[in-house]
Amino acid sequence: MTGSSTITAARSAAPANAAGTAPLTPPPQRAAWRRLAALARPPQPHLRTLLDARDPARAQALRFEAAGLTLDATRQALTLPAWHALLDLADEVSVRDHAQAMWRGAPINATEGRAVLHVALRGSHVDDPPWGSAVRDAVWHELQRFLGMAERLRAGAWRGHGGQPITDVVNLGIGGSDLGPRMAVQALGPTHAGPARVHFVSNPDAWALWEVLRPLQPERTLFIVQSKTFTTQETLLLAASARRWLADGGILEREQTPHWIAVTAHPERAQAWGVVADQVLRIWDWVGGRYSLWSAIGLPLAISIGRAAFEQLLAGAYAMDEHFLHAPLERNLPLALALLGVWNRNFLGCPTHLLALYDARLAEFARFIQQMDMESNGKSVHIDGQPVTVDTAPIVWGGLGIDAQHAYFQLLHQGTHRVPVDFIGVRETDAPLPNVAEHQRLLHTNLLAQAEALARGRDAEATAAALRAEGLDDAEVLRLTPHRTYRGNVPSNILWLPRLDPFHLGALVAAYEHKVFCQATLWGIHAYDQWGVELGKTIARTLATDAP
Ligand SMILES: O=P(O)(O)OC[C@H]1O[C@](O)(CO)[C@@H](O)[C@@H]1O
Repeated sequence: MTGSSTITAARSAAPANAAGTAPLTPPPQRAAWRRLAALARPPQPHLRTLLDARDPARAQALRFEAAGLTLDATRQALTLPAWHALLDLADEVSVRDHAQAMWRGAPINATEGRAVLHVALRGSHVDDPPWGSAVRDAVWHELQRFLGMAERLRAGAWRGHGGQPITDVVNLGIGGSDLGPRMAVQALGPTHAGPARVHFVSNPDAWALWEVLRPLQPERTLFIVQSKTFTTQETLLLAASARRWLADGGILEREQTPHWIAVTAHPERAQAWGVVADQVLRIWDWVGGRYSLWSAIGLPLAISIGRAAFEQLLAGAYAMDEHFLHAPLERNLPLALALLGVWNRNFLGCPTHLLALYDARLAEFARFIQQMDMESNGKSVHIDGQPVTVDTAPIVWGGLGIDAQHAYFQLLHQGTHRVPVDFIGVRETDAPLPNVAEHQRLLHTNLLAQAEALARGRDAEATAAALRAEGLDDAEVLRLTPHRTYRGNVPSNILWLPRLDPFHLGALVAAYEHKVFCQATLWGIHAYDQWGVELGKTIARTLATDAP
């Protein structure tokens, strides 16, 4: 008792946080948080009851639209008063002031003393940006450089050893230097792919590299070494092995210049490694790795989809940024994702969060968001260094929804975990098959069926009636009813993209970025450092000499 009041006293004297906004108040001490805790107390209405009530006010409040995306959150397990209390929480925490501080370039990544300005990467056309004209001009300059390189490669004007055109580009990078471009190339490549094939190697297992290199010709292959720090051992080993592969293929080290591009916040390290200055692209310490898709880290994507499409990706993200910054709290799509996630995590006690993608091109999306969310908000101390007293990031997982239905959805329906889901679907598709509409219909009906089944479930009475209708006798009905009953009451969002094009993919990714930001703000934690991964790296370096 004494201990906790001491902590409280120390906190109330705490200075304003790095954003220069409100002093940090632990979430449970906020009035809205306490109201939410009361509103979450059992008994709660079953989702089936909430949906059957067909309350137009609730339906209206829980539907959102931004940058062409729609969010249907009516299958979240909460009442209107709870939704209003969540909005009060956002207001009390001054989420918007914190966002503006980020936009201004305040050092909100306080443990590293850095600004966090991935939003500037999609705003290099803005006249008088809050992040200042120096940042804007630097972003613009580098954007032109890497889009120019991408266009040269796409035009076949970038020649390898012996004047051979480059036909294959291999991205060497890991984490944020891999997952974003990999996800986006897979999502957009099928409709925009240019002449050069783009490959990704992140894992330092020799097989991972060999599998990619095996069919390639050295004189037609270009490598991009992506590493913000340019110290990541995995990436540097891959690069060294690729350099040797080129040499073994007859291209001496001193002749390899056209085969290497590097992207880093430390150009001097890339040059010392051997990449010529003209082919070193820069990012900045204010770009977090997991938020860097929009920077030169997006080069493999730009090579795959071209300048115009890449600019559309930036435009979509910018449209979402504008929405996030200016839409009223109650209409704000990324904020809604964040608040509903907090409700599920902290008030309904759900430890995980599933992303179910109903478009095969989005197969890598869950892995990408997993890093963005878990590496950002996997924290257990507040920004003032005190231990958190509420749960933070859930475990984020997922994959392609249709496949998952035939794999792990059983647990969602009848297991002991309650797993909130984001269903993500694409309304129109243009895959060149004559019966594409039939494929699309199957995907969409399944998406909706799963959301409904998870929300409503089927109680024992309805199950018994269904079994009787199948012709089973009373004893069988009694025996099977518990096994064939669905608890339901599993909350979900449905996010629709009108099309999977660069603009809407950009908007979707930016929505999740802002969701993560809002949740960090609501929990009072730092989202933009990742010290947790450092210890393992240090120990690995120490052990390196002893490894078999
Ligand atoms: O781009 P780098 O510096 O090679 O880092 C790769 C990844 O490693 C991490 O630092 C984690 O170890 C991520 O945050 C980052 O995206």
